[in-house]
Amino acid sequence: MTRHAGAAPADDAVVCTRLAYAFGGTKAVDGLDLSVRRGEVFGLLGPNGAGKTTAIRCITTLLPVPSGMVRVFGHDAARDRMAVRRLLGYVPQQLSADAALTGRENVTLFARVFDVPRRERAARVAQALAAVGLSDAADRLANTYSGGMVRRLELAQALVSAPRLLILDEPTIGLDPIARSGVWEHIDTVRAATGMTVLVTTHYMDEADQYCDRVGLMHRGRIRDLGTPAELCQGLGERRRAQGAPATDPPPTLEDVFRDVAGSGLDDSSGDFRDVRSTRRTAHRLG
Ligand SMILES: Nc1ncnc2c1ncn2[C@@H]1O[C@H](COP(=O)(O)OP(=O)(O)OP(=O)(O)O)[C@@H](O)[C@H]1O
Repeated sequence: MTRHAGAAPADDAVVCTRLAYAFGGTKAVDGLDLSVRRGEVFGLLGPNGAGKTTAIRCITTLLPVPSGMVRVFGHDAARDRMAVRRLLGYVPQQLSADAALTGRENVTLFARVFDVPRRERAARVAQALAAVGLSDAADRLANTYSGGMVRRLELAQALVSAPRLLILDEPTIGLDPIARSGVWEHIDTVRAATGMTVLVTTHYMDEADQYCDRVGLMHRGRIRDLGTPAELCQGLGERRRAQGAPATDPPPTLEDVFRDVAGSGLDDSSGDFRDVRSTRRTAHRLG
């Protein structure tokens, strides 16, 4: 059931229409309809195996678009890959910082890869490091950084090209609560300063609730519900009351909404939020 696939104005930052991607017989993304508005922080939520990373890889052009359509600021991701790549910064789940380089060297490497003009490079690298609060640690080797600092360094790498769309795949998984809020505060500050659009995947309902303007609940390859966190919670409260739940029941949380949407489909084979928290794909980071 897709409640709000939503009309997708042509000038949205990201538009996916009936996007599908299969690995052999596994339908990782199965008819995804999604639109991310310019300037918003959009959270793609879902348990292990929901298809979030596969969808993100299609949007970033790292995977082809075998079926359906993906547009980024109007550019077709299947036909105009370079135009799409020029517009986005991507922080993948997997390690992208080099332990043997300093923070500044890591970001400089990305500035070169993304063709930041040579004469602007040093200033842009310093600016990106400052934006994530790493100016003081910039000349230390990355292997002396904490997990939260590494994540912020990866954020600086993605920001140095001044992307219009920042895509983050599980930016805070495995971090302690203070480091998690540190990462989000930096994302928020940069977004406010630049107006960039942010598309983020997360398992953490509390983060989505606090930091995302809108969220799409993804399960088995598709968006099952979409709206602001408050709209989604309110909608479930109303459905429950219509089914006879007492008005004194506590208001539903985003996790309640997800469980309602996914229903019995949220089983062992598709993963659960507890499983998710104990499986840290990127646990083995810089050592
Ligand atoms: N390279 C691959 N080869 C085969 N199957 C894959 C591959 N990558 C993903 N899959 C499968 O596709 C489905 C969707 O996986 P995907 O990683 O997109 O989900 P996800 O929502 O990002 O999950 P997670 O939270 O665990 O990262 C899963 O069933 C997964 O096992």
